[in-house]
Amino acid sequence: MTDDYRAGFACFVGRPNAGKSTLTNAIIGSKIAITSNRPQTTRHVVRGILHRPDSQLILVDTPGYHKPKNVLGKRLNEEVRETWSEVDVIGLCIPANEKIGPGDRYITREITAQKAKVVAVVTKIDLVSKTDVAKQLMAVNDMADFADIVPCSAVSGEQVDVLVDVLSKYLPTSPQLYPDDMITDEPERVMIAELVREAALEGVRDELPHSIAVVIEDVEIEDLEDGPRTKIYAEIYVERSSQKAIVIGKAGSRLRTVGTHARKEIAKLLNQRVYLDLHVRVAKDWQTNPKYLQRLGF
Ligand SMILES: Nc1nc2c(ncn2[C@@H]2O[C@H](COP(=O)(O)OP(=O)(O)OP(=O)(O)O)[C@@H](O)[C@H]2O)c(=O)[nH]1
Repeated sequence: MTDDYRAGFACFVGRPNAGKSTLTNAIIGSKIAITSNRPQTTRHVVRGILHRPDSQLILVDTPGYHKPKNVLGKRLNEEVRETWSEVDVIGLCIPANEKIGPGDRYITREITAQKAKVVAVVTKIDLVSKTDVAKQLMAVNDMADFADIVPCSAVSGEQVDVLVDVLSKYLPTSPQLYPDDMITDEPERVMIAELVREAALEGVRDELPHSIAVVIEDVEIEDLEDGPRTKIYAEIYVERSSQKAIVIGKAGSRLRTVGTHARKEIAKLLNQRVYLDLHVRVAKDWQTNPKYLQRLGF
């Protein structure tokens, strides 16, 4: 380790759908944050760690910051603010293909008041012409006095390495904070729950926008003759019985598909054979009931 080794925390912020999760995945190179083309799917703070010879960049993936509508919304915003106050660098994501709006300005004011360095990231540059990228860079430059401005595309990979260099530059000199082989310190249960939730939402996002939560009840490792197998018991919570019917599908057909998809993803994550036991339960109005929120891990 060199004397000028740097290590520290960074997070991406920005309006829903700005590309924060996709960028995190592009940097870490493993599916740790859940993405979707629907806003506000990133519920949990997920860390990914990028190890380089001269630095360690620890990415904290925050949920979208938005106007709170209920208890859950308020909790999420508190969580986001807490994250902002703890990181060394904040990457403000602004899509190249959308006009800067009041939401972006609001977030910019909030984060430039933090002690962290703020790097503006113009995302999704693969979607627009070079001229439009240049225009967006200028518009972003007029918004605030950012430490840096980096255009990139998480999908084509263009400039992602430059972004990593820039973010790492603003980390404090520090000893290594995590062991070399660690990619994430997010508890596996949370990641497993996210994979089940993602599978359960697949294809029915319009009907079940934010009404699904998943709790992992139990995880056991079985020692079978032909090797170990992870046995997972998960419960999918919905708010109404009509939603339960959607998740389960005709004669349980949809739930079986959800189980198969989730099991494959979990097996990839754990690098092990997986048995997944899924149950769907109705927890009326869990989003506004503090008792449920606590039980569901919010
Ligand atoms: N073409 C293109 N699409 C992208 C890029 N980055 C993200 N997207 C797409 O934009 C959508 C939103 O991306 P996410 O990474 O989920 O956005 P997010 O900011 O994490 O969204 P929330 O979780 O809602 O806050 C997805 O459909 C992505 O595939 C990019 O660089 N290029």
